[in-house]
Amino acid sequence: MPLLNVEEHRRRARRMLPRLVFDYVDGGAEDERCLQRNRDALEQLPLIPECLRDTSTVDIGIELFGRRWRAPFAVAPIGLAGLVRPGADALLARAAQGAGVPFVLSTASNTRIEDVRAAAPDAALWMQLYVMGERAIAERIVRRARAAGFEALVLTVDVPVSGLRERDLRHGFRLPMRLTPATVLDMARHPAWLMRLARSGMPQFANLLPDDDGAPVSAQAQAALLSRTMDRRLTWESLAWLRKLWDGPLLVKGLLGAEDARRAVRHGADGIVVSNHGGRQLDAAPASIAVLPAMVDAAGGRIPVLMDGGIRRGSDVVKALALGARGVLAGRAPLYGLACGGEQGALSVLQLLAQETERTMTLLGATHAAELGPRHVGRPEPPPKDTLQGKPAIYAARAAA
Ligand SMILES: Cc1cc2nc3c(=O)[nH]c(=O)nc-3n(C[C@H](O)[C@H](O)[C@H](O)COP(=O)(O)O)c2cc1C
Ligand SMILES: CCCCC(=O)C(=O)O
Repeated sequence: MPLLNVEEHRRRARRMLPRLVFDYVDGGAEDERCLQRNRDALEQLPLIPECLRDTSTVDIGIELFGRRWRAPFAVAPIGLAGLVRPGADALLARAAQGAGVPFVLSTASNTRIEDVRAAAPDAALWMQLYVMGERAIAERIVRRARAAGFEALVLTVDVPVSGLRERDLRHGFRLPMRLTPATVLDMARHPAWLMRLARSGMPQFANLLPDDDGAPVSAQAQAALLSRTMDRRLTWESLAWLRKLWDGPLLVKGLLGAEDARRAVRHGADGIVVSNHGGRQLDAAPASIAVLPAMVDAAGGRIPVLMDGGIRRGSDVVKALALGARGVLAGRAPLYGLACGGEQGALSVLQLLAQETERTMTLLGATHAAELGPRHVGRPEPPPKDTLQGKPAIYAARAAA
C-alpha cells in the first residue's frame, strides 16, 4: 500500500528508525508546546474558496531570486541527517532537484558541500550557516559554498544556545555520548538501519573536516556543533561581515518578532525565514504561521518573507502563501520520506506536497500563488478541547503510542 500522506510517512519512519534517531528528528524542546503549536495553529485556520473561477490551468510554481521553483517550497536545512541514512544530504538534494525545488544544506551536514553539489548538479542549492566561535570556520564554509555554485546564504539566528531537547537527553544523545542499554538494544532491533550505519561509519560533520586546502579544523569545532555551541557575540552588525564574503542573496532564518523583521530589512538582508526552528529551540515561541502576517507587514514588501514550521500538507503551504509568505521550507516532512525510502521516499513526499498544494489551490479557485491572499483564510477555529487535563494534544498522541 503506497503511503498516502506525510503523516503515514512519519509513522513508517518511526518503525524504521531506532527511537534515538526518530526522536532526534521528530522531537522539540522541553514540553514540545511550540512543536504542537505549529501544527495546531495551521490546523485551526480554515481556507475559504472562491468558486466559479477558471482553473483549467493551475501553476503552483513561483519565482524567487531569479530562479523558478516548480513548487512553492524548499527543503529546510537539516543537521546530522546522516543519522537517518548515510549520504542523506546528497539524497535530499537529489530529491529536491527531482522536484524542482531548492535544497538548503545545513552547516551541520554529513556530506561535504562539494559532494552535495556533485550529487545534484542541477539543483538550486542554498547554504545554511551556523557561526561558531571561530569565525574562520564560517568564512571557509561561505567561500566553499560560493565556489560550489550555491545560490543563497541562510544565516540561522535562533540558536544562541541549544534548545533543551529532553527526548535527546533521555536517550543519552549528547556529549559525552552515554547510550543507555535500552537504546543499544533498540538499535540492534533495526538491523537494516544498523547495517547501513556500520558500512558507512558514524556520521561526521563533513564541512568541518580538514580539507584539500589543509585548513585545520579542530575536533573541538565538531563537538561545538554537536552541542550547538554558537558564537553568542553574533549581532545584526555581523551581517556586514557576511556581506563582504557573500554577494548573493543573504537570508536570516529564525525570526519571529516584527521589530526583528524591520531590523533585517535595515541591515540589508535579502529575505527572512519566519521560523521557530520547528519547535526545537524556544518552547514558548509562537507558531510561525501565527506571527507570519505581522512579519509580512513589517517587511513591507521590501524583502521576501519565507516561513517554516509544521508544514505537513499542501493546504499548510497554501495557508502560508495566502498570509503573505513567498514560499515555505519543509524540514521533517522530506526527512520522514528519506527514512522510509531514501531519495525516492523524500521525492515522494515532495511530490505529495506539490499535488496537495495544486489541489488545494484549485479548490480555492486560485491559478497562481500571486492570486492567494488573506481573504482565503478564515478566522482560526477555537482549539480542540484537550483530552488530558489541559496537556497539549501531543501528550495524548504519546499516551496512545
Ligand atoms: C532533525 C532536524 C535538524 C535540523 N537542523 C537544522 C540545521 O542544521 N540548521 C537550521 O537552520 N535548522 C535546522 N533545523 C530546523 C529546520 O531547518 C526547520 O526550521 C524546521 O525543521 C521546520 O519545521 P518542520 O520540521 O515542522 O518543517 C533542523 C530540524 C530538524 C527536524
Ligand atoms: C546537531 C547540529 C544542529 C542541528 C539543529 O539545528 C537541530 O537539531 O535543530
